[in-house]
Amino acid sequence: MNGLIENTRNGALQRNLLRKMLQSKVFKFGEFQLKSGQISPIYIDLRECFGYPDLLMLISEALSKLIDSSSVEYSGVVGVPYAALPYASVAAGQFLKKPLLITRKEAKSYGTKKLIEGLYKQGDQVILIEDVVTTGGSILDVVRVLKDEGLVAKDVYCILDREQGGREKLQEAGVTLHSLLNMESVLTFLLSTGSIDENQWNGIVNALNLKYSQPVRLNISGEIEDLNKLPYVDAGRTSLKDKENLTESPLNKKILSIMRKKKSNLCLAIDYTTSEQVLQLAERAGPFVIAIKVHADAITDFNEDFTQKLTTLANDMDFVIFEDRKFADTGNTTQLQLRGIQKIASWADVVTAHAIQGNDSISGVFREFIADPAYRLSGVLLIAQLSTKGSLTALNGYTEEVAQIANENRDVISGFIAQTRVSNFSDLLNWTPGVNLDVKSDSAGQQWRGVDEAIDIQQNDIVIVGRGVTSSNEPVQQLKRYRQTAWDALVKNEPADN
Ligand SMILES: O=C(O)c1cc(=O)[nH]c(=O)n1[C@@H]1O[C@H](COP(=O)(O)O)[C@@H](O)[C@H]1O
Repeated sequence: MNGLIENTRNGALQRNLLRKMLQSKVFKFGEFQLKSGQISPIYIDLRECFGYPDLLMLISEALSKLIDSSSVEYSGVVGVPYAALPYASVAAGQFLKKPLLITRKEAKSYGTKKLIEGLYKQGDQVILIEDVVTTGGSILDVVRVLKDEGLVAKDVYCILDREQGGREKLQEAGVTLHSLLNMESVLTFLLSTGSIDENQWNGIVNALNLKYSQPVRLNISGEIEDLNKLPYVDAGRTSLKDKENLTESPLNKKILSIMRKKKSNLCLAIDYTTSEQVLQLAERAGPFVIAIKVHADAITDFNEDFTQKLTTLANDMDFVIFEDRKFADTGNTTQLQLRGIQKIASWADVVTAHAIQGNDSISGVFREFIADPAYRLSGVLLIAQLSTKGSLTALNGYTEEVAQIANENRDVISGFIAQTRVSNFSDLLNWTPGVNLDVKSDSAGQQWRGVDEAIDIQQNDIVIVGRGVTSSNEPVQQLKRYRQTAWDALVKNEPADN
């Protein structure tokens, strides 16, 4: 029930699922005779859901998130025939990346004569996917077939638990039911969005013999939410001190200590085009920021004198130098570029890299530079999500793959450029651009949002602010404003020792 109001991706998936079901007319209102003979004012026909491709995808994604969050070990996914097969296929193949198994109702009279199709071996633990659970009878039939073949099946995931005794019956047989929705969440959603009134609520509760005493109204809008605006993972908050102890990245050790000392999680993006302008603002910004981000190739008079002055400022004023180079080539080319005309590895503490070229061209290459004391470079941020409208980083699965590369190389990859938290490892820091307290977009595709959304809801750690400061006539005033707002949003959810 609480999932319906949770400010998390799982909560939003649940709400969107109900919104789409409502739009797709899966909930039918009228007078319907149920199997029990009783008359119900509602009929929920989940068999219609896979007729709508977006609903099929949404349900499969939500089931996959439910499966992931239950931390159950399994080697295959079984769809309960027939209605759950589309969801099991999409969930297994697209989201969970696990083998799909199906059970037959009747053994074939020819060929292998198997009752279970797919790849498995005796002793494998599998999970089941079902669409609606009423009594649990069809699930138990499938569990019996699986057991007879030597498979272990102890967990079943369904879209809707009708709360008609199925959960208890399954529990008696040693099977745990995990459901995306139950009748209570469906009725609460319908009532809260004005789709049914209290009379209808009472009628449904009576017809289905449900044991609820009072209808609950929640603050839920009927609007479809943009799932990309929500964290990819619902990671618990970790204090900065704990992150500092936990991190394997030399860059993060330094940054987390600066953050706590300066009480700042602000990175200033100085996209000026002359070295003098950049240095002047860097000097004024020094006391308020933990990092200064530049695009060296946008500075028209870039030279070694500039990098020397910038590194002196950084050392004296305790901030890190961030070159936003976005490397994206083969490992060999990246090595050449790091040492090339701009000698990036010699003056930048941290650089950005895309992940499009794959892990073999990323982690090993940067590890070599980070381990070598001749270079200043001590960390890399992977581009997990871009802030621009229509960015291809939103393509299904891309961000998750980037997070995976970082998860496996936390000594080198110190975090992400992202819009929302993308990894469960809290020591990987989320740096987020696209922040402006006063404006929502520019004319070149940039999308901005406020600090509360970026830090509090989307669970980022560090905000990258550019024109919010650099276009202002009073940059120092803006720096103080962004520093305070971002820091307040960060420490709001943290233990007092920060
Ligand atoms: O890699 C980045 O820093 C970056 C990624 C992204 O998705 N969006 C984004 O705006 N940036 C950079 O962050 C800075 C944002 O500056 P403003 O748009 O002026 O606030 C610019 O330097 C961008 O190049």
